[in-house]
Amino acid sequence: MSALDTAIARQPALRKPVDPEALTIPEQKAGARRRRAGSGAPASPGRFPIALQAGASLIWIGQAALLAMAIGDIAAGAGARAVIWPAIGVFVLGVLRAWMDRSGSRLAFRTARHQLSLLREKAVSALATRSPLDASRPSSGYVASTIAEQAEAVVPYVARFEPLRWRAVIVPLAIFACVLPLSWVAALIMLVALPLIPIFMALVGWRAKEASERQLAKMGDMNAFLLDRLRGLATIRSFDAVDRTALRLREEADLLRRRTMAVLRIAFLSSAVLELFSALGVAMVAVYVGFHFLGQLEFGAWGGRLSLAQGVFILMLAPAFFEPMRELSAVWHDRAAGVAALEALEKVTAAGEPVVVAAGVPAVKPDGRAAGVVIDGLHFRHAGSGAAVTDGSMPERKVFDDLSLDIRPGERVAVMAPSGGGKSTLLALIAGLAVPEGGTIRIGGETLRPETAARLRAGMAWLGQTPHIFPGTPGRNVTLGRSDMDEHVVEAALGAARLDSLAHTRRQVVLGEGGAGLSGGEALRLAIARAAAVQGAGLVLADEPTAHLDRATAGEITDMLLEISEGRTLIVATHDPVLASRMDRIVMLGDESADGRRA
Ligand SMILES: Nc1ncnc2c1ncn2[C@@H]1O[C@H](COP(=O)(O)OP(=O)(O)OP(=O)(O)O)[C@@H](O)[C@H]1O
Repeated sequence: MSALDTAIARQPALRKPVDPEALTIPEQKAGARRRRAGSGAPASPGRFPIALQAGASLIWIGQAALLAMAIGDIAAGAGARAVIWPAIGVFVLGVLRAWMDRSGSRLAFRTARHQLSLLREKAVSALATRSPLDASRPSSGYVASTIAEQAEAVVPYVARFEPLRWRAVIVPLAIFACVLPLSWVAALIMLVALPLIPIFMALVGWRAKEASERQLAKMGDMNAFLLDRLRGLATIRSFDAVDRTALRLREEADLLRRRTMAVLRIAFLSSAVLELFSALGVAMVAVYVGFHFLGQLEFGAWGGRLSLAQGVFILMLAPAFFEPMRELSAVWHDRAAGVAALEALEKVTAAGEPVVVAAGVPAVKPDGRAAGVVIDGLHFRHAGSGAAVTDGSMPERKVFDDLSLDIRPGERVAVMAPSGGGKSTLLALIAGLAVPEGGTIRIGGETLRPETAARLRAGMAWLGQTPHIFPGTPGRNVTLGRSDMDEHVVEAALGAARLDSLAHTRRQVVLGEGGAGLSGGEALRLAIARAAAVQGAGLVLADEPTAHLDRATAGEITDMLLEISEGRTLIVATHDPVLASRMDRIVMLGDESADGRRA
């Protein structure tokens, strides 16, 4: 794995693809654009945990029968000995019930966590194979909030809501089947009261889902907003816009609070409605049984009279009949939040513009030989730039139309073009960060294809236009998490970038996010150190390394660049004529024939 700067360092799947499903074969680029990698997400803990939890609830029917029989016997004058066996039975069933409930819940929770891990892995893999040039990639704030925070809502949905949904079907049916042979009136009351609950639940649930989606979307927006403003803190200060930003932040926070309160209001309302209907149902059964015993309501027991045991049995089953529905209502918002989270994850996982990559191809250590680059008949257009042609609103915009270029091994080439001429895009294509529409790119004699991309990339070093500095020491900013990188290599790389004194004085000092605490020149030197640390890289790609630097610093950076690319091929995209003049050759894009070859 090479140090293709942060773009690749942040894409673990390029090193170790996780899920072949989520990875893309560039030859199928058009298909990949359409494919949605995140669909079909599982949302069930499986049959066994559901059966365990439903079974635990059904055991109550047996316990109620034993208790009712014991009460009937005592009322009939039987001694205390008559209740010993029912009591033992109730106890044993109780233990079994507790075990089944606990095991079912634990299993469901574990399955839910596992499923969430898979969904997260899939989302990260899909993002890692999306080209950094893909402008439709979701914002980092949105992705971070979806994968880290919002995705957690999947666990209660799968582990709690799904088992309860089944219990709410199985348990009332079983109880109804037990009560009906004893009293059709009690069964009828239950039958009439129960459907009112899902009807109101559905009515309230629709509103809850909408409110929950709005709240989660707001949370994502808020994260993206915060991240954006934190990144641009220096600009905000320099434009004296701190107060305006704080005001906007307050407004955003207030809107999020109102949306959260709306979700809570609906959740409380749904609980109140459901409690009311289930309480009414239980009360009506109790009233009927009571008046039946008093002889006021003699009908309803299939022409006979209910015995005390039968009446008690019905009374004990009535609350259990409504209980799963009540519990379901209590976790109803889990469903709303879970479904919204699954949809958000699916959006993050959706396929976009891919990088050149194939699943399961390991990167091997490069041999370090200078690699020539031969480009033949290259065609490329950024995603979306051609789509507008169909409605005639925009002219077709091809960045490269039949570009050919031959860079010899060990050659140092400056690629020049006016702004927007495709210099950065060319480097990205050579690095395999985007898939060309046509043509071939050969690096060191090997064609860049999904199967060769990982190997070829391992032999490249990349110097980005605006290197991202992670919070951490200078050394850790060079290793970028590669634990196999030798300490001497890091020292040497920092030395080559004249950063050894900074690294020593700040060995324990943590650099700020985005390079806070470093000058622009030092940040670039750190990027040079990263490139220098790629052992065995035969090709160095540098994208405008001297942009925004003063003449003296630009000269220093140029010297270092030439030093670290000694014995390697160097391709520099630049506007800087001084830097370009120090290369072996200048290639003007759009005018490849007029390449100024130097002695
Ligand atoms: N991610 C992207 N999505 C869509 N279009 C893009 C994207 N990146 C660049 N472009 C477009 O592709 C063209 C080439 O851009 P590129 O960044 O390669 O030019 P450049 O020569 O490096 O420009 P500069 O010197 O200003 O950095 C430009 O028209 C640009 O608008």
